[in-house]
Amino acid sequence: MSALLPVAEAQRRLLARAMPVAEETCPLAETAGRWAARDVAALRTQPASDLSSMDGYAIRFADLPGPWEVIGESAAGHGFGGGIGPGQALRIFTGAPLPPGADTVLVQEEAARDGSRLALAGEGPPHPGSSVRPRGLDFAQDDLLIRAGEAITPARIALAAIAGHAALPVRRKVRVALLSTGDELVPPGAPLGPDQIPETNRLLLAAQLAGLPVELIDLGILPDRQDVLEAAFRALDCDLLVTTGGASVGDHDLVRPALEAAGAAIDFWKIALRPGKPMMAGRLGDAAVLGLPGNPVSAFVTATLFVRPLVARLAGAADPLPRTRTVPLGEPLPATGPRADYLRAELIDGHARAATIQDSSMLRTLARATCLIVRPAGAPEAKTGDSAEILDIA
Ligand SMILES: Nc1nc2c(c(=O)[nH]1)N[C@H]1C(S)=C(S)[C@@H](COP(=O)(O)OP(=O)(O)OC[C@H]3O[C@@H](n4cnc5c(N)ncnc54)[C@H](O)[C@@H]3O)O[C@H]1N2
Ligand code: MOO
Repeated sequence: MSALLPVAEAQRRLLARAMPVAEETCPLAETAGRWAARDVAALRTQPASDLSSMDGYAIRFADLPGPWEVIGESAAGHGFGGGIGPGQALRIFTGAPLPPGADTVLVQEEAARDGSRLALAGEGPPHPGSSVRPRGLDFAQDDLLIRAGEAITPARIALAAIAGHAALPVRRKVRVALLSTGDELVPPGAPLGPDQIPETNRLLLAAQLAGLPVELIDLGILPDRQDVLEAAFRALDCDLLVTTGGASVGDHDLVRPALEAAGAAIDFWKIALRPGKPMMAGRLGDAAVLGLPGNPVSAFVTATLFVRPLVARLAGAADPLPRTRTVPLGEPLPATGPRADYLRAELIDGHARAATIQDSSMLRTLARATCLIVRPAGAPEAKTGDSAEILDIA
């Protein structure tokens, strides 16, 4: 048997081989959760002119301590249209353009006005430029604002809008086909015959992919029959095929032979990971293929570590791997074996505590867990209070 591939190496190989899907231009309102396909530069300077950041009076700092004559008004969207000279001031509002000649804003709380006469009624602005947003404070035209491969976050959508964009270059949605295999599997809610169980993994995976830019193709539940699986694989039309079940070494584990019969090239199979060891990765025509183990928790963990990052990479993400963080352990943990352990755990008062039984069939334990404790392969025993790496899952 070939050696088990370390998780990081498997992730590296998987992502290195993944080519992002084609580019498209997407209206800003539809870009949330996607990744920039190209660098995005500013089409304009922001602010385009010096603006007031407060409601008050535009003045010349040199004229302090006043008094001034108010000669007009500048509001956001309605500039004054002229400048001010010595001893003159302009009523001004937040976001309004500063008139030529003015360099400072006196906030209205520190001003006393009587008709067109304005006097200082407080300490006044501390320095020239007080309460003024100078032209280009945020960015200048042609500045690089979003790099290719960066996530389009809510803030970046707003940034692109104020930079003059109505749409952004992203990748089209990733077409992900999902398929479960197993003679025992019946759609949820359907009557169960002897030895049958409700099927969980297509729902689980679809929900895990819900936040990603995907178009799901449901290939259903297929029986443990190589000819049926092979026919489904031959008819494939997607960017990524994700199967669950039939990935191991039993007589009814037929995903690999069916994939190979359909012409797939298997890149790797079996990872130093618990749960999730028998995951396989390969290619079938233009599509990437991930064959996940059938145990629901194994499917969940491999989807977290491999499917989601691969979908993100196909969607153009430069940095698609999930981030871990470090917390203290709330109880001791035994040494790990040759596989990295991803333990279903809860954070209690900031301390991670693993569930007592870590069987990869146990969905109730998974559903209670808020994180996975990541224990590297070959890690020694850990004591209460030792630092542990966790991956948040809820
Ligand atoms: N002799 C060996 N046996 C097993 C090994 C091994 O190395 N040598 N590996 C074990 C590990 S680790 C895992 S994980 C499982 C994975 O096996 P398969 O991918 O072949 O999964 P199945 O046998 O098809 O199913 C396992 C288990 O999960 C249930 N299942 C499957 N699909 C679904 C689904 N869509 N919804 C709900 N439940 C599902 C299935 O009924 C089985 O109980 O293999 C070990 N065996
Ligand atoms: O790796 Mo299996 O995925 O232990 O349950």
